[in-house]
Amino acid sequence: MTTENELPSHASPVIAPQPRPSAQYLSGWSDLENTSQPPTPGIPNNLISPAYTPPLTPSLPGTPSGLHHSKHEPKSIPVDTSLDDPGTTKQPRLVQKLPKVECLVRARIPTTSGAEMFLHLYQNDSDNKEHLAIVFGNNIRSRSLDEEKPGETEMDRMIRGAYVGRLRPGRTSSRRDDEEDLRRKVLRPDIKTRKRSGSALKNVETIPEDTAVPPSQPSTPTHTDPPTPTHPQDEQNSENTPLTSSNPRPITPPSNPASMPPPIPPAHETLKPPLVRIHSECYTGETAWSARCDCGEQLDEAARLMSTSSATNPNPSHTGGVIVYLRQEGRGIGLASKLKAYNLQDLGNDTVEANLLLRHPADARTYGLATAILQDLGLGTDSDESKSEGERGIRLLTNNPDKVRAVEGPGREVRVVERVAMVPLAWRGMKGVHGEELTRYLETKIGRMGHMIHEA
Ligand SMILES: Nc1nc2c(ncn2[C@@H]2O[C@H](COP(=O)(O)OP(=O)(O)OP(=O)(O)O)[C@@H](O)[C@H]2O)c(=O)[nH]1
Repeated sequence: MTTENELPSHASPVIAPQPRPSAQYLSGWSDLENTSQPPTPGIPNNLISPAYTPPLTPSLPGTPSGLHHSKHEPKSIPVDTSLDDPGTTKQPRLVQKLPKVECLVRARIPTTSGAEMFLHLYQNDSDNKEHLAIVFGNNIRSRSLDEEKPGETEMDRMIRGAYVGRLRPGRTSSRRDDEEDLRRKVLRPDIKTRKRSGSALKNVETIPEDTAVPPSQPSTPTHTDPPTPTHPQDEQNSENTPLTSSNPRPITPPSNPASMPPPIPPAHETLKPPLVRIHSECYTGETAWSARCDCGEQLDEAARLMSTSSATNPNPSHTGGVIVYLRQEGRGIGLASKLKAYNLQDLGNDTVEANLLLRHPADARTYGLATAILQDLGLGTDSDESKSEGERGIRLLTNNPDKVRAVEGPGREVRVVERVAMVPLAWRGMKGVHGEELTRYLETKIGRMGHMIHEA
């Protein structure tokens, strides 16, 4: 443990104390509910980490049975930040004004798990980094991507990803995917195409949403969504013949009834707000196999939940979600400082202390870009009349109480209606990242940063 006298010469002399998170977020944690404890003090006193052991020691006897692994979606906890008392609740750092964001390009990414996602690359007017949105599911579209650009050709639109349906050799229109429409008509002859109202996509022919057939993007190949039926003739044609409505390719439904799609339930049975994860870049945890944190595991788990949510929600038009991937490496301090912080951690400091010793705040992140990207994707807004009340807002995958309010934006542009905890896999009796550094990291998040790493 570093003492005050041993502080590096560049250590910040004054850091504001961190207030405790609101009682609402601490329910269930008796140690943390003890309000007689002082708030986390500032430097240098806060170099002394509170002796705190999370009640749920990973993979050890005593782990509550409720946390044992379940393959289905974890429980959501309703939240309403408008009820937070600003006098007693720690207020997250909110941007004053949302940045402007624009989706420059989108592409389909088949993944090693078999699920498909659409990677959206954003530029913005507040930094020069390429932030990302990883979109799972069929109904989520970027307004800025779909907007018409002056002078662009259909090929330009397809190349930047502003197309409906699926790209294939010979396709000439970004706005109409005849083969996909035909496939759906064959599978659901009652479907009629129409233009979608209220969308940034103009002149696009899509399928009515209430038929529960994805209007604008290819189906995610899950067990509820069989692969596009093919015909030997299709494959021959697709090489050379541009597909037009006057030259439709014959499509036959699969002869095996087992490969037919399951019956589609009425939309009202399955409505739920989309799952959203705001993920901050972590090169070490996502790429360099670090077991100092669970960032890589959280990213994988978020993707798994979004790509397999059809297991609990058989209606393909309501599955999926978005991972907004923000380039805020090291809680916003950058990779170089994070690596220095690791060395300070090896010298006995926790993650908060290490940041402070490097003259950085414990958490230097903001979430305005995430709010703006969610808005661009049409998520979380109260005013979206194309959605029923049950679908509005978002379900946020996080343990971080600050994020819930921060992601909503300065003017509550986005509404978080539920929080879904991300409990480490090892705590749920599954194979997951673990180790003494990770235990310390999680202890610090719970004990000093107010994270709520438990399900309801
Ligand atoms: N400075 C610093 N950053 C770290 C460290 N370990 C992970 N990070 C960064 O922390 C960020 C992830 O934030 P976390 O605090 O783990 O979690 P969170 O995003 O606040 O909360 P969740 O939504 O519950 O995951 C990523 O940007 C990581 O690069 C560390 O030891 N020091």
